[in-house]
Amino acid sequence: MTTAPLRIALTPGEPGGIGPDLALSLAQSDQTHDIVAIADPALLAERARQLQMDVTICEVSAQAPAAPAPQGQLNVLPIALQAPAQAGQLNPANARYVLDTLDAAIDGCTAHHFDALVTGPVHKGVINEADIAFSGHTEYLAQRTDTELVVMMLATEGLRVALVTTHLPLKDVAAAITPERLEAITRILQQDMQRKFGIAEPQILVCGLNPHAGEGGHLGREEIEVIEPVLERLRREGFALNGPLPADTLFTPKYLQNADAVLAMYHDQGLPVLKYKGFGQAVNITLGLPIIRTSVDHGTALDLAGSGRADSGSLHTALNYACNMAQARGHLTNS
Ligand SMILES: NC(=O)C1=CN([C@@H]2O[C@H](COP(=O)(O)OP(=O)(O)OC[C@H]3O[C@@H](n4cnc5c(N)ncnc54)[C@H](O)[C@@H]3O)[C@@H](O)[C@H]2O)C=CC1
Ligand SMILES: NCC(=O)COP(=O)(O)O
Repeated sequence: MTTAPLRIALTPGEPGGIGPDLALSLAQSDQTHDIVAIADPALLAERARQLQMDVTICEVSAQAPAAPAPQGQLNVLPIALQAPAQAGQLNPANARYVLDTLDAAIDGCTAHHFDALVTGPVHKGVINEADIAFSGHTEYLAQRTDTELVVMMLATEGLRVALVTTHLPLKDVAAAITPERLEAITRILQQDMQRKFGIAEPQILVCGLNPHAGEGGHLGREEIEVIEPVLERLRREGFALNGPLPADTLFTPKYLQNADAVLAMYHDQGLPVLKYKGFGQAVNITLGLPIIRTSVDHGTALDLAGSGRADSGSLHTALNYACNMAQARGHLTNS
């Protein structure tokens, strides 16, 4: 069965990082779908020259029909840099440019000019240095789409990890895990596992917050006072939730073999395990958004920008997930 080509917005992100290199690498083969890089064409042309890649930059408009690029061509929706960009170097003057590319992509998705958004890595620090409060795409997308709450989930072969809290200092994590937040996050995870991944009764493992899941209250009381009551309430509605489990032993085959997703309490509880298993082949998905958004699993890798040594595995995973999710959504809409 052949399906109509999709149109996917790709934001290469930080212009000094590896995002432009990865976008250009797509021109190494014919595309099945129309992947439109939202970026400065001159930046891409200069990076292609640096990488000794022969790529034709084809400027397109937001509203153009889907036209997959042949080998050697990259379709680009032009957004101008604010200042010259060099591989490996950050410049706060381009923070606005990075957000402009994201805004164009989000607007294009909400106007249905694009079927999904795939983001390359941005540098959170340099955007803040430009006096723009920014903690990550996840939070920015929620704000820009008027979505109260979204969930960050990373996935690789055999493991999905969703997070109750995302980009905040460790000292603020415990207070952020309120019953309301935990319940709402768990509901979004359950719903998107059903709707986006077709899993009718998702089996979800839930981490405790404290070592040994609080050791019966002797190493912290959040499990007793917050996590267990929420899980119990949701179990009564039919949610298949196992936890709160000690995070150090939850990530073992005995538990993972029958699980569809793990719900971790904070960023560095869940993501190091995910990245140990699948760094370079994993995808970051924002659940709960009105648009489809996936992303690479890595950062800006300034040390590799312009070197030709950046691995595009995660970009391909992110594109595959975005296309599959967009096709599944189209299928649901048409049925
Ligand atoms: N999706 C996003 O926008 C993300 C952005 N970041 C941002 O990236 C910046 C740098 O973060 P780091 O912690 O240094 O992580 P990083 O992922 O940029 O780099 C960590 C290590 O992995 C290597 N690496 C990363 N991507 C690679 C690739 N595609 N191929 C080969 N090697 C690769 C780098 O060379 C470095 O040694 C930070 O500002 C962070 O906020 C981090 C993660 C995700
Ligand atoms: N560690 C994942 C990460 O930082 C990506 O965050 P986001 O920019 O996708 O919100």
